[in-house]
Amino acid sequence: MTTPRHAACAGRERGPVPIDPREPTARVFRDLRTTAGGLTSREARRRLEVHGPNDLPHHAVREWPVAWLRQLTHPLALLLWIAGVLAWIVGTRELALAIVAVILLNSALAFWQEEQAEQAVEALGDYLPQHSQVRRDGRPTRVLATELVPGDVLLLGEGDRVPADARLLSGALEIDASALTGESSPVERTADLPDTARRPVDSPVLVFSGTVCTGGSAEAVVHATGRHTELGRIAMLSARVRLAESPLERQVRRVAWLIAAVATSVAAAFLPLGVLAGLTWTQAFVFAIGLLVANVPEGLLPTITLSLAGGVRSMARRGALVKRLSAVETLGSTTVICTDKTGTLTRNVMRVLETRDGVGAPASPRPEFALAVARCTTADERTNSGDPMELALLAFSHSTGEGLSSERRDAERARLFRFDPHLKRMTTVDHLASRYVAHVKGAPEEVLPRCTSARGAGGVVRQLTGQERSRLLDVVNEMAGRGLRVIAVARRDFPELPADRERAESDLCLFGLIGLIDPPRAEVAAAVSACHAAGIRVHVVTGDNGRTATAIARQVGIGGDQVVDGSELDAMAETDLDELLMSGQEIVFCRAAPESKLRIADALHHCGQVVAMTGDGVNDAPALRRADLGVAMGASGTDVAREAATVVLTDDNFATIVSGIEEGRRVYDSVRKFVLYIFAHAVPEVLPFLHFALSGGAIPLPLTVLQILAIDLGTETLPALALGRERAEPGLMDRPPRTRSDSVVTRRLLLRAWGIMGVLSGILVLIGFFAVLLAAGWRPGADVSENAVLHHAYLQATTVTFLGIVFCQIGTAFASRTQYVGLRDIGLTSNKLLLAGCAFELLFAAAIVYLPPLRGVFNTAPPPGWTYALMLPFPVLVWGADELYRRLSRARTSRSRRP
Ligand SMILES: Nc1ncnc2c1ncn2[C@@H]1O[C@H](COP(=O)(O)OP(=O)(O)OP(=O)(O)O)[C@@H](O)[C@H]1O
Repeated sequence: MTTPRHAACAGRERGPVPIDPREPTARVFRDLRTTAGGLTSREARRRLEVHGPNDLPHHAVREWPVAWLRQLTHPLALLLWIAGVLAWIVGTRELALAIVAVILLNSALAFWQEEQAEQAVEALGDYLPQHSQVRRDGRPTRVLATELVPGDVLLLGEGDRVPADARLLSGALEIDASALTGESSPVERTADLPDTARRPVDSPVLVFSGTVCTGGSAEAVVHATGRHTELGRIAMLSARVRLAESPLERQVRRVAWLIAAVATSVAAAFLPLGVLAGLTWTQAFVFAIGLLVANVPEGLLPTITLSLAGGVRSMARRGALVKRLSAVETLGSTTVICTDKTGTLTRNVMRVLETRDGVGAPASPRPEFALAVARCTTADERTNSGDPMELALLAFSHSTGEGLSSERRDAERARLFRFDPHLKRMTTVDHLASRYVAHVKGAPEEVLPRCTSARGAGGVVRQLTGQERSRLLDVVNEMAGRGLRVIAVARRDFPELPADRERAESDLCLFGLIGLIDPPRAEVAAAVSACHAAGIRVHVVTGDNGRTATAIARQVGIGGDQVVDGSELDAMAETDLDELLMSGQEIVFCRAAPESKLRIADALHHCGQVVAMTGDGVNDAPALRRADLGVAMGASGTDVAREAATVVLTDDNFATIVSGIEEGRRVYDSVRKFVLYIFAHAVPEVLPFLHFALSGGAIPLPLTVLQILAIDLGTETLPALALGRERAEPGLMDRPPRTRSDSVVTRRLLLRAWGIMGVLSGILVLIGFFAVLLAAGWRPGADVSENAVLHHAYLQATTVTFLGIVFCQIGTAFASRTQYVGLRDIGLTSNKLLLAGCAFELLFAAAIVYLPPLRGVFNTAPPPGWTYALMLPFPVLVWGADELYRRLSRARTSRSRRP
């Protein structure tokens, strides 16, 4: 008879052989045709062919018609639709059709840009493949998680993401199954518990893909991979990076809306005003449509998304994988970095530099000391896996000729008390001959108080006196002061297995001290000084000794003005911590428990700082989530930390965070640049309409609505995109970070866009327009309609307005390239994309003016040759006016800063 459990699995597609993983292990092995020793590589390769790779489809294919439709019904597009409908109603059908064409084109461009952004973020997964530890050919081997097959024996440990559905064979795990079940508290999974659960997800012997292991270690046999896993079955996406809207995008969206609202109300208000001034209703409507179209910043939002995505791409190339678009921007506004020491500031390549005996005298280690080091570890030198410090200790023990194979070590081990970051020590108990031997290693502050005796010269054991203890502490301080990580090693023998950790770690005999060196990474000092120049403070938060940490911090240029011990931090009141963090000092938080990071992140956040916090362990996850920017170590970090973080460093390097900050600042600046550029055209586009309206039609319309569209959505698009790719201005990292309240659209930006470049461009193009009309003998009120003598001159005049704006916008583009320095400092031709964009802009304008079919559509006529002589200086004038303004305001700022 089939039990309910069987029914739960029966009938579900599980690849070629449907199996019930909750059967006794012998049956599971038989069904999966495997053993506790795992598969052979050949068999695994063959099964990979049959079952396919162990992954889920990256993302549900985006329904492109839906995505495009979203662009077509985007609120700003809706405004253009209204303009189109109005144009149709008042009988200007060509204009209406042109507006529709523009909406279609614009939405296609926006759709393409979003696709690009999506792809940039999607591609990140490829940079950071997940690996898993399995038993293949009887040996522990690291394989790509995508290459796992049913029958593989997985070795799971703390911090691992469970890569496939598996049945536990031995050991016990604490599992965070929230991704699968939504339950936030971790659950226990143990190989030999009776399985009475109704649902497979509640079974104590099963673990599922997508969940993470927050503690313990176990072996498990894989029974389902890829789409056949529970995760695949419920079609959930595991760690899909999301394209959430960033604060920057939100901000710009608000501004775009504000402008659109202003444009609409101005258009509505001018409608009666135009009629009062003597326009016909049709003319007034055309005018209103013009105002609307000129002011709706159509291309702005998709261009920002694309620019952020560009940032994501280039950060990935520099080793920082950003999981959310918004992180690009947050990185740029970072004010404080809280960094780990080992591996981030240092190379994490440890080496034993010196050893002391149990009374602190320099001595080469005795055999039992070297063996104790080899036993008290979980690292595996065969696969070179495990904690780099332990690997260094293993190498050291081998170098003394007293090494021990990992197999023998594991076979003789009776008990393991894992390294605990709170206790800062670990202990193993081995069954040797007829006794049990506990070996303890850890931070001297933790191990020494548990020692009652010590081994001195010649291996003589003696009681530890108070004097000897304080001498030992002096030795530890002296070693730590040289930047060494100091580890104390001790032992105790028991006639039977000690009952608990407390007993195993009491009444110990100190073997000695080991000093390990882990030199700072070469590039960190420069990165730290870049941070200082950029107004960013760096605190170190480490579990290590204060002196060691301060020595390393100082070696790389971090102030280390104050050292705060973990217990001091715990005792500190909130307000004192806030005060300390805001004192402008750089602090070394030493002997810190993982929770301390959360507290520090919280306090900094409370003080209005933008915090980037690094972390690698399971316990770091809450702090990584809480910080504005959680930064996980890709190479050495646990899967849990990587999940929780927003940025993953592929090389674990502190310098990469600084590169990320630089890139974030560049992207933010670029966004400002094209916002400035796009805003600047509004004035020269609106001014001609105002002349027309306020003169009651005595001045003919200097620019047609179609010509506005040709500028906004034709000539201007490529230069705007090119500005989004502008390189960083010199001095980018010499500025203080921007504050949280800083807006992308500032008063200064509006002054430059509208007040300086906009007004000047408006005046210049109107000069051009009137010059052509007046030269042809036009006087206010003269007839310029289709059959009038002056009609051709009128067409030429509007063409000059159109071309004038194009010329002025080239000046604006070059002016927008810099905010803090002159154009000379970055070089006129350094943005090749912009040069190409401007060339396109001119060609497109020339096509509109000289190609007969386009001339008909856009109502243009080739202007007299002398008008080019008039317009040629426009770009230089516009750029020059802005450059002059910036130079003056720079001079004013530096004068006001001078004491
Ligand atoms: N595997 C281990 N076995 C025993 N003791 C250890 C082990 N790893 C670290 N320790 C001790 O615990 C202390 C804290 O280590 P931990 O790994 O928690 O620090 P951390 O915060 O990761 O340090 P860092 O900032 O340098 O990366 C170390 O200084 C060392 O004395």
